[in-house]
Amino acid sequence: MESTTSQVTLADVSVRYGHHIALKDVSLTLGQGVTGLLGPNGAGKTTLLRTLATASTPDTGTLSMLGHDPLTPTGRQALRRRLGYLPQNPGLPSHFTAFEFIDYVGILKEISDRESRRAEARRVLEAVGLTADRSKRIRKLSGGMRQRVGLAAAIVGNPELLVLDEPTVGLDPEQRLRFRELIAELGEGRTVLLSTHQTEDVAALCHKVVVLDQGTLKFQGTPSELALLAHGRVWSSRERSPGALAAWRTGVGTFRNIGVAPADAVTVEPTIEDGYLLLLEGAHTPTGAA
Ligand SMILES: Nc1ncnc2c1ncn2[C@@H]1O[C@H](COP(=O)(O)OP(=O)(O)OP(=O)(O)O)[C@@H](O)[C@H]1O
Repeated sequence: MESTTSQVTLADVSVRYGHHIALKDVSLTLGQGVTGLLGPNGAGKTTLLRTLATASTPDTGTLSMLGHDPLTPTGRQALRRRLGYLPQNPGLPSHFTAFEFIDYVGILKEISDRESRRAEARRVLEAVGLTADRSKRIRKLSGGMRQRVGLAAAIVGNPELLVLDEPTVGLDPEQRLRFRELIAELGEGRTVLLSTHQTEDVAALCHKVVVLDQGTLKFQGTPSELALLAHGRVWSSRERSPGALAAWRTGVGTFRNIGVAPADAVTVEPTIEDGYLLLLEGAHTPTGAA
């Protein structure tokens, strides 16, 4: 049985920006492994991640994270020592080399012994595949390499909780595969929350998935349970089905439809994306939708 001190629990958490409610009464439990956080633009994903990363404080609600209460100064401080955060735009110092920057992060994470800190910098740069490029200035690295520097910074000190905001954005397919592998590895024995717009990321590496829409929690469960929401509600046809909640042309020229299938329709196996789109009631169609 998983130790409750590895768990993260939110109860009725709400966050407002002025009159705008970015998170509304969100209750959620995260355990070890990688949980994917899906939601359309403006759903509140970054707000949720910032709250978990102790970068912002909720207006109402309670949190218990790795056995700490981040709403108290001592709980927050203890939690920060066990937490790694990769923000959406980490804003890395371009004139530092990758190694210098990670060494600096080690100082911020209170690794005071110089040799231990350098060993830790070597370890995390190796983990993200940047050993050969560690002496290059960050401004000379590609976008994918910079993402890896950000991830290396997040894992300095071997944190038990990792909060990753769209880590696979802007990566080419090969880099994305490598990143997924890395995150899956990091999820072994750790609690990882990963926000993404890619249902493929969820299928490839998440054991659980959470869906937010307009600040409200719409779903939490396994990726297969999300796909199963669309069971019997996905069908393919030669023409777009007029009654479908969402329909798009596929690569083979037929249309994939989601909604209440007509009586004569032949339904097909649903994917996570189908379940997700159905959950959002077809309000958001996938990229490339006709
Ligand atoms: N600092 C802020 N001040 C005012 N409103 C904000 C602020 N930050 C976010 N919001 C609003 O809160 C809502 C949630 O934003 P958030 O960035 O958490 O969404 P998101 O799901 O991460 O979106 P995206 O997928 O586009 O990154 C949005 O409507 C956004 O405009």
